[in-house]
Amino acid sequence: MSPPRRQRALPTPPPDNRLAAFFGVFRYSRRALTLVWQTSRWLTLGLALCTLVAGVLPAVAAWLGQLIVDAVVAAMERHEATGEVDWWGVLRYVLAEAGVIAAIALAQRGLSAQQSLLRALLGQKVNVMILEKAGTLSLAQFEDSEFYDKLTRARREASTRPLGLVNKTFALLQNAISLGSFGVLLVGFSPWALLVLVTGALPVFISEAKFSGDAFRLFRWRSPQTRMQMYLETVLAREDSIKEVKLFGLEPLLLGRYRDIFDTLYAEDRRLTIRRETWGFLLGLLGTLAFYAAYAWVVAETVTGALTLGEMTMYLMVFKQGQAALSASLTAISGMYEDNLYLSNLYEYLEQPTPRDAGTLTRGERPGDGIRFERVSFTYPGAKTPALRDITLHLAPGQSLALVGANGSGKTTLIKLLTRLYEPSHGRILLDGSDLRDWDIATLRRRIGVIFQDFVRYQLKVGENLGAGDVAAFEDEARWREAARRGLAEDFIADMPGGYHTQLGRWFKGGQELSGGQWQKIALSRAYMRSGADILVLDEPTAAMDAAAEAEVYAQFREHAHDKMTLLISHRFSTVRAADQILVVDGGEIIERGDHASLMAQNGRYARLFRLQARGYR
Ligand SMILES: Nc1ncnc2c1ncn2[C@@H]1O[C@H](COP(=O)(O)OP(=O)(O)OP(=O)(O)O)[C@@H](O)[C@H]1O
Repeated sequence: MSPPRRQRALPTPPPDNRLAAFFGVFRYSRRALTLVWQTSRWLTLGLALCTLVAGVLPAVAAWLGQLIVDAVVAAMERHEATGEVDWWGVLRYVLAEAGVIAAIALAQRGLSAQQSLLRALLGQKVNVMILEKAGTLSLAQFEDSEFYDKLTRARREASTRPLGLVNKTFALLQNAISLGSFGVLLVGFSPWALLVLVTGALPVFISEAKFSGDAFRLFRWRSPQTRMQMYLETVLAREDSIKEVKLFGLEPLLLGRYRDIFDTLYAEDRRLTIRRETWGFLLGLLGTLAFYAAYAWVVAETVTGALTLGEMTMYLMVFKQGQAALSASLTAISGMYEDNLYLSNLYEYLEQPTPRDAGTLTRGERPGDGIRFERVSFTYPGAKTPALRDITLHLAPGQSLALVGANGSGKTTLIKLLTRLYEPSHGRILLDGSDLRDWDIATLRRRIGVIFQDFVRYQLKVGENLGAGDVAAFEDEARWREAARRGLAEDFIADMPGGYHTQLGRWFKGGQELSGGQWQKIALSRAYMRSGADILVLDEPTAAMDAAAEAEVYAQFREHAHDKMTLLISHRFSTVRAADQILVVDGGEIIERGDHASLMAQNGRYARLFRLQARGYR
């Protein structure tokens, strides 16, 4: 596999837009600062204070350095002339400098301690924001690969970036304060020296900003490949796929694919890193050159007697530290630019429009009318042909309806519309005489108990796997037991080492794996947890169960369902035949409807399939 080279495709903004584009990306700085402030005011204030202290004190230290050297020179002259030594006159400055250096160390420790605490809090806050947002999105958004890329990008990088941005903002402030105070000292020597130092550092800054932009664009383009890598890691290292991977001998093939993706990504990274560092080095030389020119200038002025030895020491220190502070500021600015770019991902994701949930009804217009589909059609987002066409049906309370049809004929899709995971493209669905869209979504979902073909196997306790069916009773043991009894899971749960408190799945210590049929009984019991539900939807609920269990499930079901609306999907005609209404679906359309007897009398598709299956049992 050789994915196309993407490096060359990086678009470059037109020259006149470049500056605007560069400053435009700083728009997230304020939001990141607000986010950090909201995370912890005290830590943010502490950071600001330590930043200020760490910013001002280096200049104070340089100034004290000058006082020390000049005091030493004066003391030496006095000693030569009078033979006396004024120890305190010199040592007090040494003591003061020691104090300043200790204060700088304290401020820096304070900075790093507060940064690491804020990092943890902020990482958690951003992750929670990402997950909370995920909870408000529609199923269609999750099935959209572009959206998934956004989510992956946001999760991978964005939780560390806001703090990075704030740290850099503070580092920039700190260095700017140092620079300002150095500047004050330096202007005493020559304003030109200041200009030389600033000009020397600019080219590195520009190149850093350019390469940060390139790195970000690369990161964005790669998200599909990165996602594929993550997926391959999952397939190769997860217990639910490893069985098949081993049996089919897929490891070398999948690992080869994994390596190929890495090789492509690495080649792109290497090219960018080499270019970035080479340019950084060459342009950095300009800064060094400017620094040494200023150095030579100060030395010359001292030799000719325009500066004292103490002043020379101070200026050299100011130059050295000033240059370090300047390049640190410029690095911070280009880093901020980069963090802003990554944060744009986070906010792009967080600003993803959420589907409107405007419905407020908790009672329908005609209570007791049941479910009606009126000429409902539906096409999946991005699909060319509709998955459902012109579906009309009515299911009254106390009635049961079964859907039969070939794979892919649209049965599950119909249930997804009924549960409002999707909305019809045409037509409408009514519950108790009111459009589903007008119903309060929580009320609607409380009325529906559902078991999907691809139900979730939660790696939680047995009881919690049941409790998931009704969050209000998530920990209610009496309700777990009742649901397990109805879902026929009671017996095997009783045999488990910790009963309802046994951990399920293999991910966590002491976890017990269940058989396919046992998991299905858990899922069925979960649907029964919704005791307030009057609509029961069962999509292939017994496909993995043995024949005796299946017969018992339906006996239970009929007993439980006498006043409810039940919707059943099954490929087994022996279970379908008892339904009040049977719909035969083909290519998204209803082609036959009636009860078992009338459909057999019609002698159409249903009758043919029924006889085919019955013959198989003979
Ligand atoms: N999330 C989706 N996005 C796009 N198309 C989908 C999606 N889910 C299903 N489809 C398509 O919609 C059609 C109907 O699928 P559906 O799952 O409703 O079939 P089904 O009758 O339940 O099949 P089965 O008996 O195999 O469970 C199929 O052609 C399928 O490819």
